[in-house]
Amino acid sequence: MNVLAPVRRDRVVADLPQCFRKEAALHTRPEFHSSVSSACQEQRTGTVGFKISKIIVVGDLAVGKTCLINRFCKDTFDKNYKATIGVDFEMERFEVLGVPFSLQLWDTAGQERFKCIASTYYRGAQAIVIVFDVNDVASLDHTRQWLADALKENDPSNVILFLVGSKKDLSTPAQYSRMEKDALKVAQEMQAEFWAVSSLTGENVRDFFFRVAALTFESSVLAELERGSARRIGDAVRIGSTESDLYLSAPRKKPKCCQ
Ligand SMILES: Nc1nc2c(ncn2[C@@H]2O[C@H](COP(=O)(O)OP(=O)(O)OP(=O)(O)O)[C@@H](O)[C@H]2O)c(=O)[nH]1
Ligand SMILES: [Mg+2]
Repeated sequence: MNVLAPVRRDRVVADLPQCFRKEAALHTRPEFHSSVSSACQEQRTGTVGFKISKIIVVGDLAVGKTCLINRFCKDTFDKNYKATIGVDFEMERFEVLGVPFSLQLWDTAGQERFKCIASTYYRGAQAIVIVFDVNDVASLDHTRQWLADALKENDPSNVILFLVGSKKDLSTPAQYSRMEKDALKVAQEMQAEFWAVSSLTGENVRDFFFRVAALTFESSVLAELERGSARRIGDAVRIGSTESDLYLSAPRKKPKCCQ
């Protein structure tokens, strides 16, 4: 991969992509945090533009993790199941508010026998994407365990979480809306942002990854600003106390499911 090549035009994030459901969103602000926008304008984003952010994708076997990544990164869909053995990864380059930003998407195996290999790659994630199949309620139940395992290797106050329901094309609107109620509850309990997608049709796939890129970028810049402000006495970057951001407020409590 040539890191110096310009970012593809369809990977440019100029405005904050919106959440899927406001009931389970990391935040519902219509725009990037103002201190992030001004830091980008003034090119005060520290090392963010040079770093690669790690995103891990976990969940039961055959829920569609690989297909989700392939739909976004390669715009392909394979109807034949080929289990991921251990892990795989894809790199995606974005430009967010004019700053280069790369996501390394780690696609992990859901099969039990590969889990111990996959879990050695969990460490150092900026975001955890937990995938379940919207047509398989057991896979939704298992998301709590997937999260608990991923959080053992990561600092819960420093990662952002997404709960993604896959294979939306296979459910009827009635089945989907019944499942969505349960999924929203799980997402709220985990303090995760909920999305429902179809890798077969592509529904919501691009919007989802743009949201992941934007929120991961935003939290990285805020973390840089906080670190910078700690060094510059009297020049602290204030993060508004009235904001409802989950990842800007007090450190995330351990989700109930992991206690
Ligand atoms: N109809 C439909 N089928 C899907 C969708 N996403 C994945 N599938 C199918 O589900 C099966 C499993 O998909 P994968 O992406 O390989 O599942 P995985 O989660 O990566 O599985 P592991 O690697 O074993 O953990 C394949 O047969 C896919 O074609 C979708 O959005 N719609
Ligand atoms: Mg796979």
